[in-house]
Amino acid sequence: MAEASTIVDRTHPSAQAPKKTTLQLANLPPKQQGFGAQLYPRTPSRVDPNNPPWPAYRGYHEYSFAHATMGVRLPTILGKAIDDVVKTLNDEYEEERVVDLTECISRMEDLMDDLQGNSKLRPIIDDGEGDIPLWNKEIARYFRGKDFMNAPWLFAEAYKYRRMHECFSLSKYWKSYDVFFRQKCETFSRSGDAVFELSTRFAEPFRQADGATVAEQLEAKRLMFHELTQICLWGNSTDLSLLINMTEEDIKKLQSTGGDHLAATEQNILGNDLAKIWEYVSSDRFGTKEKGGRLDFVLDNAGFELYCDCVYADWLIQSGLCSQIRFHGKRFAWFVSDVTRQDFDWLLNSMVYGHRYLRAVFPNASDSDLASLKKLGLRWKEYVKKGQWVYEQHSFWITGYTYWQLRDEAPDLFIHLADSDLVVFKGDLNHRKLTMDCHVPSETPFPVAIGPLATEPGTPPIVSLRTVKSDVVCGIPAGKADQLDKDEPGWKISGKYAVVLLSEGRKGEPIQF
Ligand SMILES: O=P(O)(O)OC[C@@]1(O)O[C@H](CO)[C@@H](O)[C@@H]1O
Repeated sequence: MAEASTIVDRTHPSAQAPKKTTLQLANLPPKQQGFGAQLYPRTPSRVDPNNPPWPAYRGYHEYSFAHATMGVRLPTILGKAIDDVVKTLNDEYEEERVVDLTECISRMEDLMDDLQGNSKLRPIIDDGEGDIPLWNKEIARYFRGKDFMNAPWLFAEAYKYRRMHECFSLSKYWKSYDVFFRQKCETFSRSGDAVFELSTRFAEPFRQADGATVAEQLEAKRLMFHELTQICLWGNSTDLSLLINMTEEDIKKLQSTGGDHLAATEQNILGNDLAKIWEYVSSDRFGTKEKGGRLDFVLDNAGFELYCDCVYADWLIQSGLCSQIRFHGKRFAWFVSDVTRQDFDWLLNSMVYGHRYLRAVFPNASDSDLASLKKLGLRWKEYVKKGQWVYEQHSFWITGYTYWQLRDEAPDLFIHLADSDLVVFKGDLNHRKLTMDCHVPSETPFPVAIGPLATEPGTPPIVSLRTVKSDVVCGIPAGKADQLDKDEPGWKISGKYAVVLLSEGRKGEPIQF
């Protein structure tokens, strides 16, 4: 045991840190000015899910879409989901299954109470899914004691959808029930004009004009790339959760795929890197000399949007630009209309085998329209068979983490994506996850706003194809957001504006963990 006299006396004046230490140094370089432009308010190492680089949007921010979503949209969506399950229940006759489904409805009602009563976020009950540890670790570490309204909107909203899955995953017979499946099929069938407009143009494989020079061929490809990228972009406008108040006419207008309409809508792309993206995908850096590149889609909505993604993916293969497309979807029903494997299979199978169904839902379609859809579907299924199209569903996509945490929380996925030549993130929610859904100044360059996914060694080139449907906006010219705030106060949630943004990444550099 130490002698009493050797114990350090922390109160003695000699134990205090000196007030000021002055160094006499004469050889340091002179002080400079001008640091800090476009730096994060927080250094990346201090960013965490509850502390994005700029302040997060939270449900209690009354001025934001977060408030409207948490207070009105989510309860409405949950209410409709309950209606859907009741419909299924009415068709069921086996007692055990009926009782089991009734319990799912009770859990949904509890969730409704939690949501409307602004309860604290509890851990997700272990239902055997692979994402549980990720969820509960994140809740414990960053959101203990937080409730639906004061947690960052992005997390609280994702959490609500995970809780909705829990209502079913704890059951015996209804584990993979998708409350949105009916709605997703309906959006496809409500989009008849645009569906056949595309199928009749693309059913015949892509061919260059006879006798075209190399330069003409390249220009033809460039133009096609330009238009199809926009079709893929605007296919996202018809998001189901926003369709609640839309007439069929409105939807048709949004989905119009005619050339003139596209030229006009390009003016609504506020941050537009299309030319840069073409420059990259048509260069030697994309893929190898012998074969085209690998492109990954991080998917958003099923139904019409997925169909547009597939039309685009088809052309990317046909044109030789890509040799492989990997589609990343969700493992189970997630935000209202997000793609699951079931949706992906449903689309391809209905196109090929759903003749009777298609006839019923598209009563105005001609035989030739339906045949064009089948031809397209057959080709797409062939891609799947040959491995040119691959569908994947990593657990990370259905967690509450944003993509600022992708590398640390899902290193295997990061390594996998690093092999891609281009990762295309579709839609608003993916954009929110890329940017951590915070008050980033709107003129901030996209690569700055997505942080580590642009700056870490090995990050692949990334594109965000997003129609703007919520508050976060980056990568647009200075002053544009202020002007729109004045002229069109609802511009951030209308889906009328979009961004097509590129981060070049650091592909090929050794990944470090
Ligand atoms: O991701 P998407 O389909 O383009 O848009 C989805 C959306 O309507 O719902 C999300 C969640 O509320 C919001 O990010 C956005 O407003």
